[in-house]
Amino acid sequence: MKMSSCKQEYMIEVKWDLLDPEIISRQPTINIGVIGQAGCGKSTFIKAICERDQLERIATMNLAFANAKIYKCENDECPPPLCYKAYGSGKEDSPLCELVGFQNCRMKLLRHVSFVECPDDLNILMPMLITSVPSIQGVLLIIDANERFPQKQTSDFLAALKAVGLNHIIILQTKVDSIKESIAMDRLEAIKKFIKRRIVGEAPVLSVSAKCKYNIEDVCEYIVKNIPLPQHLVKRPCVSIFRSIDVSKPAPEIGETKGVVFCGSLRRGVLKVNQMIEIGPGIVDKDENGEIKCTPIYSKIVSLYSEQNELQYAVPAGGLIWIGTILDPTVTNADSLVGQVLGEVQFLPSLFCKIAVGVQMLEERIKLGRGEIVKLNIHSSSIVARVCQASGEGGIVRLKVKSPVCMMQERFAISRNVENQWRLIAIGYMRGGTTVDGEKIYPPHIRRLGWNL
Ligand SMILES: Nc1nc2c(ncn2[C@@H]2O[C@H](COP(=O)(O)OP(=O)(O)OP(=O)(O)O)[C@@H](O)[C@H]2O)c(=O)[nH]1
Repeated sequence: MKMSSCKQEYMIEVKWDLLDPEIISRQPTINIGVIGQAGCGKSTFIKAICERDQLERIATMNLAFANAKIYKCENDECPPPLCYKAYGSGKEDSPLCELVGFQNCRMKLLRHVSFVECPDDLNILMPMLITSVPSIQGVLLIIDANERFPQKQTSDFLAALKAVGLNHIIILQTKVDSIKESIAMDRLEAIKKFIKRRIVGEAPVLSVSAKCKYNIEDVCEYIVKNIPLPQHLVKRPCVSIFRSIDVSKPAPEIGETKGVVFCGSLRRGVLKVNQMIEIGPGIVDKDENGEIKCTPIYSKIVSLYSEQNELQYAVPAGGLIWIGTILDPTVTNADSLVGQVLGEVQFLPSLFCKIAVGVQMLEERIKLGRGEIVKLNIHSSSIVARVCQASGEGGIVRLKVKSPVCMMQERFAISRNVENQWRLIAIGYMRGGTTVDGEKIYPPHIRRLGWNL
């Protein structure tokens, strides 16, 4: 790790190299979303490239994860794309090349990737993309070769990716083993033409078969060359909790009780074993006056895992991280802390009860109305809020959240209830707010609005 110093409150002194062999040997440092309509072959492709029988599914988030290491033969004469190869996350760092004629050559680990299988329902996918970018650096858009092309969903997915600013896309025509070569070629040409019209710049279009492991090397080469590594600002650690699991035994004997294990995604910063942590909002309750009271939860990290790899520290953009703690399981019921934020003691983002947000409506003619109830998707949490003030200068809106939310300046999804279904209507950008302690953190342009903050 390289050290440098920074002054801002949320910055700390650690900068890391996302290609450092010591890091990518054990943990992914790049997240790639896998998108496509139901049954197009998303999970089969991820299983093939990650050498996994099953993906790690997070049912509450409609997401599934698996990690792969991508290598390249160190012999320059080994021909591309076959000089590239993907293995599971547990593979050694410099295995021998498998290509005939190069079997004495070592391969170099270039990337450790976390593949995230995304939901195919646009109503779930869009909020997820809005809150996950920039945690997702690129996308594999899967198109089933058996289906006639273009399909409406392909246009919808491309529009969604454009709306959230995800530009690094690789298109995969899958299942090419299951149709005649001439049909596959015709459809491939149709996909290429369509993509050229829809995407500014070139997005590679590749034919693959996950079942026959055909052309996976090509995908590896394009991932290495086309999807850039994330640019992380160096900040205090912040984890979105996806799951909290009590791993204590049914009848633990003294000394045998294990604490709660958290599973989540490290959005920024570095977490270390033995570090003291705080979880916010923690236990949310009402005091004797009926006012909301939040009691943060404190604990210590005793282990960190990325799939089966044990870590001494974890860096962001690394898929799912499992965080073992000494937290007494009786403090929380299973999964009751889902949606909360885990970080360094005293350095969690502020806890807001009212927030001022810049709003980008997805359709111009739609407006938010005063008093309206909306749903906010903020990372792994979903919170109901009421619009207290609408249509401020520059599209600023003020919202009162039903339960306190731990957040920094970030973007999130805003949905409206239409006929008993939450429909995404806007992207929100956090600009300031009032904390549960009554502190008003608003930039000057919001103070100037003259609202009763
Ligand atoms: N012949 C062939 N079949 C494939 C290939 N990839 C996937 N399939 C089959 O396509 C079907 C759907 O594959 P999945 O990987 O479950 O598709 P998915 O997109 O993850 O599906 P959902 O999770 O339901 O959205 C399964 O029966 C797979 O066996 C392939 O490369 N070749």
